Amino acid sequence: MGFFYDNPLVAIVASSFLLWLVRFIVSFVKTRQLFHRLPGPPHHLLWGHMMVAGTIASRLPKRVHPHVYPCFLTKEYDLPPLYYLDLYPLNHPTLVILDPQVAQDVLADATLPKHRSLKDVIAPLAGHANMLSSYGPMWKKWRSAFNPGFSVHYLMQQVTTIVDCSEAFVEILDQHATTGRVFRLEEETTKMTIDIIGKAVCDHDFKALVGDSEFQTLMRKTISWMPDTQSLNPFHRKHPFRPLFWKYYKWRLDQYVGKVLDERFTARIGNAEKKARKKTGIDLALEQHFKESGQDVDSRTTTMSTEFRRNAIDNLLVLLFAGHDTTASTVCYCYHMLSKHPEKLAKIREEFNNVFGQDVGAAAKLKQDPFFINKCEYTLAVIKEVLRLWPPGSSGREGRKGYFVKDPITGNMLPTENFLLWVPSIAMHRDPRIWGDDAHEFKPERFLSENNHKLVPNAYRPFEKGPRNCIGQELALLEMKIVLATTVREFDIKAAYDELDTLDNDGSLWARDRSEKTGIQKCFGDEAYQILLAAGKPREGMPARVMLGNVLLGNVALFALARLIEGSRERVSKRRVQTQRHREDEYF
Ligand code: HEM
Repeated sequence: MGFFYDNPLVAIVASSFLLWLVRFIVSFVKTRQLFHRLPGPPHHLLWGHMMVAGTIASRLPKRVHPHVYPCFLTKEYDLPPLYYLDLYPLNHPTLVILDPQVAQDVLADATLPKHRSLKDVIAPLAGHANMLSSYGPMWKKWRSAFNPGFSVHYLMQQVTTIVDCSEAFVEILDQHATTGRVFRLEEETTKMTIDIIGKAVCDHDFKALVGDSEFQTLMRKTISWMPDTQSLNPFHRKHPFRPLFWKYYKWRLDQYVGKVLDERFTARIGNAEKKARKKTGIDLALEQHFKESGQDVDSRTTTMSTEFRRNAIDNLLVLLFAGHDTTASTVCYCYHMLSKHPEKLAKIREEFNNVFGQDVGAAAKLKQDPFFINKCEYTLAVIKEVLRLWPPGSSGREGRKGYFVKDPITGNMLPTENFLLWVPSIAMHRDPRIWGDDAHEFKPERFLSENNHKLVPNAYRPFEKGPRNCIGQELALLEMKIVLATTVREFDIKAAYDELDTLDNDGSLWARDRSEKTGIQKCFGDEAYQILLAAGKPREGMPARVMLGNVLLGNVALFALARLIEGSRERVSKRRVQTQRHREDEYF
């Protein structure tokens, strides 16, 4: 005892360890009881154990996104569409749901909270009041406040902004085409999606496309400190410095977004009429505030309560986060799948030629008439098919006492209390029982209107369905259609995993992660498999090469020439104005 009195640090460490051990034993026993109480028949219970998962894991890349596991488990052990999975203590006791109707029933129930694993991941970035992980009245309030900002009508007004960002993205691709060097495609698509979501939600330019963006750096840092739930190394899983870094980056993100919010708030006062027409997320948040507090928007004495400000920042952060990460990865997979399937690439290019004409860039046409984008039916089918094969996320709900799901095969009512109710959309999307023997093949034609009747209801859920579906899905689809329309004919973009070594020292988030570079490097026969880093991201940020597309090589050269001439004209006229001003200054 005296030893502990003399060494308080050792005493603290020892007692923390003891506490942790007791907690672990208690929860271990509880989990065992949970599984033992489950009803039969036994084939519905995959007594997961590490052995089963280990067998599958040994055939997959180390860092592959865990949402692919149910695909392989189901196939390997011929599992039914609903089964329990026991991977404790690596993961929460889980009920895997691969039946479309059961998934629909569970996820349409807004009274089931999001699972605590999601809250644990999102809270360090966006607090507890954010609409992604909260539920009940808090979720309802913020969801209803932001809904109008994502209506199709409002989004069509954003087309010019999105086109501007995709034009800046074209310049980045142009530079990569000129240097001919390998680069990480996901890093570049992220710049574009950050700027688009920044303008759509905050009416603010985060300037990721034009240089080093403080906001982008902070987001990437926060994401790099998200918990490593896959590692078997307890130090990785419970990194002692993680809470510190989280707090620090969250504080800086709060400062950044708080400033944007405050500026908007000040600008609104006395400017109500003009601003009232806007429906960006930030304006909607402020409208919510004025509604709640019953204050006069025009009054100089109007104030923002600390609690409202805190919650508004968290909700803006969650929109900014969810609105860039998923879309950036999906854009990469669009290019990847098209480059792997030249016949589909030819088809999408043909559609752009038909819709926008062969001689004019899509950007100019879209600025004239945004509704041209709605004519790109094949493009939408390509994006949908990419999201079927590579959905960046999945959904989980917290089961509860008295809430049962009906097994579609046996009719048994299965308990859910203390279980994660998991709908891994990728496993449902690649299930041959639903999609047929070609489930793993890239066939955008599935989503053309003439084939609509062949789709199994509720089996396609990249954005989830029901009241908690993705608020930003229309924005994401619009954004991706525009980006493809403005780049697919202009460039050939190809993954370059065989040249990955050249990026070893690029200082990116990926270069530092050595753990994923050895062993098996393919999943579903593809090197660009998804890893879990907030959303499902293409491994290593998808190293890629870009070349000017053959189809429009001539046109791009002409555009470049035109831009050059335009640029020099602008410079000449600027110089003239400056000289004129200079003369005027001298005169006065
Ligand atoms: C390819 C792009 C996207 C995909 C695949 C996607 C997917 C999803 C999915 C699956 C959910 C449900 C999550 C759950 O049930 O736990 C969700 C929710 C959400 N998404 Fe997206 N998303 C995308 C783009 C966006 C964009 C652009 C925004 C930005 C505004 C956004 C904001 C949100 C928010 C705020 C929620 C929570 C909604 C709620 O619970 O009421 N997402 N998204």
